[in-house]
Amino acid sequence: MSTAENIQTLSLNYPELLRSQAYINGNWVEGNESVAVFNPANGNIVGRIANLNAQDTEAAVAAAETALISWRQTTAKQRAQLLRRWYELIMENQEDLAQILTAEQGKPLAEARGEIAYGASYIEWFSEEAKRIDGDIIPAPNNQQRVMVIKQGVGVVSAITPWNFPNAMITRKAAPALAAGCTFVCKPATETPLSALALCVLAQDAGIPAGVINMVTGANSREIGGVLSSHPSIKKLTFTGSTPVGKVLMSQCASTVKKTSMELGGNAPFIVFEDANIDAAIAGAVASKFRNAGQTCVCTNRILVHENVAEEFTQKLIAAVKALTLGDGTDTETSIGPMVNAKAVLDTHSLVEDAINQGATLCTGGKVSDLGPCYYPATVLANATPSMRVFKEEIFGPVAPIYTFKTTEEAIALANDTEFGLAAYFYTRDFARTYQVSESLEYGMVGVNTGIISNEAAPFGGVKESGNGREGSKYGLDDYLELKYICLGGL
Ligand SMILES: NC(=O)C1=CN([C@@H]2O[C@H](COP(=O)(O)OP(=O)(O)OC[C@H]3O[C@@H](n4cnc5c(N)ncnc54)[C@H](O)[C@@H]3O)[C@@H](O)[C@H]2O)C=CC1
Ligand SMILES: O=C(O)[C@H](O)CS(=O)(=O)O
Repeated sequence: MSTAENIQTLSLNYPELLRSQAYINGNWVEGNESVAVFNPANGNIVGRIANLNAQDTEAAVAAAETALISWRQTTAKQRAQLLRRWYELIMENQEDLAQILTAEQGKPLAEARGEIAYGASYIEWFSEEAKRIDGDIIPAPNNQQRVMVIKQGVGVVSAITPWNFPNAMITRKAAPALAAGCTFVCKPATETPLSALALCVLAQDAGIPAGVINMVTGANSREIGGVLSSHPSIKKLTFTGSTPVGKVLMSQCASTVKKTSMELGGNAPFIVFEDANIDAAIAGAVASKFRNAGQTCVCTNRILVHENVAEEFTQKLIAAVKALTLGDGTDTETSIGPMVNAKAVLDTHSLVEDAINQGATLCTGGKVSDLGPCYYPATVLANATPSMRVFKEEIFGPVAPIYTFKTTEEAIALANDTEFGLAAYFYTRDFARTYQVSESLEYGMVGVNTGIISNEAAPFGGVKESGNGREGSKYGLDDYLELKYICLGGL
């Protein structure tokens, strides 16, 4: 007897945003088979997407290579206007895009709306930066020559993006690529392709020419990624995801010496010094730790509190966490939605069990929820120690382990005791300590007296095994440009 599949219905103002086909060369393309997209809140099927293969990916690369010829001839102003129009259409359709995003990823609608605006802000930003890709004329060491430097787009760019920000992680790459005169072939996460395809609908509506943006969907990540990291026509790969996958992709890019940008895993310390504003630190810790159910690479992963304020901080954090509501992202009361899938819940719970088995105190949460297999409650662990897995590994879930320290030097040493180096946070009101700690932390980004640091004007990226390259800001274009030195002689 066939089992009726539970279909998630969405009431959209623009129903055509919900696509099942991949987007290649301005066409909507079916695959030999399709892959279901599930709603983590209830297991319903939100849609089915084309399950493409290496051959389809090569067709997308060929389309991007053909489109590059005319795209790189467009003026900076033309590219800026097209990006601006794309930005406007995304904001006009913010509610629909948020509904689609929450349905496939699970985050609360308010966070999804925020992601749409955040993702769009990168397109807005690079529509402006597109017109400011300047070169140099450098005084030559002799009178017979002139030294000129121009910047040109690298060419065809490939991208592989994660499920935790299904909209913003694509726009944060596509916007600078297009602004620089590059064309773009992207494989979105298998779990969350619908947001990516909706962005393509609006790119097409904005008038971005066929072949400039291509979206290759499906579950064949290794096969598709193999083409996107080794095809000779692709000059750069930009990746956001886990460090292990990033390392595989970097090694695959070596065969054709591709440029790479890697936004990888994190293990963010959140240091609360004795002189910190504790209530501000609590607000910052909750915002940084529990955004997207703890599934962001810049989420606080280790909370380090000076021993003299540890009890006050712990009790206030427990109270704040107990006020968070776990539930379906479409419920206006929900502050923490489901995790992306049941495996993520089991992985998170195993980290909690390891900590407790090694002596951590479970203060709240820490039990698999009866709401469904993808739900895990906000959890606080006290008396955590560096021997526990939660200290060494990226939790990527709603778990806040608390450690104590005695001195500033000890806090810095604990914070830097990781192979990761993406984001770090600390709270203090001491001016000298602000400089000392900011400059001593081995991270690409440091938040001082704030737990939320991401915006389009800032260079987002990490050091050590959190990756390389920067996204956003005036620096974000550099990764998509090549410098060309032109020597004018015979003068
Ligand atoms: N640094 C940053 O900005 C971010 C880092 N991350 C990290 O990513 C992890 C969680 O996200 P996930 O999507 O589970 O990461 P993941 O690394 O498993 O997957 C990311 C993307 O890579 C694809 N992929 C997986 N294996 C591949 C392969 N062998 N070849 C080609 N593509 C492959 C996936 O389909 C997905 O599209 C966490 O470690 C998190 O810290 C996630 C988001 C942002
Ligand atoms: O993928 C992520 O985790 C994002 O980069 C985090 S943020 O940019 O939304 O802060």
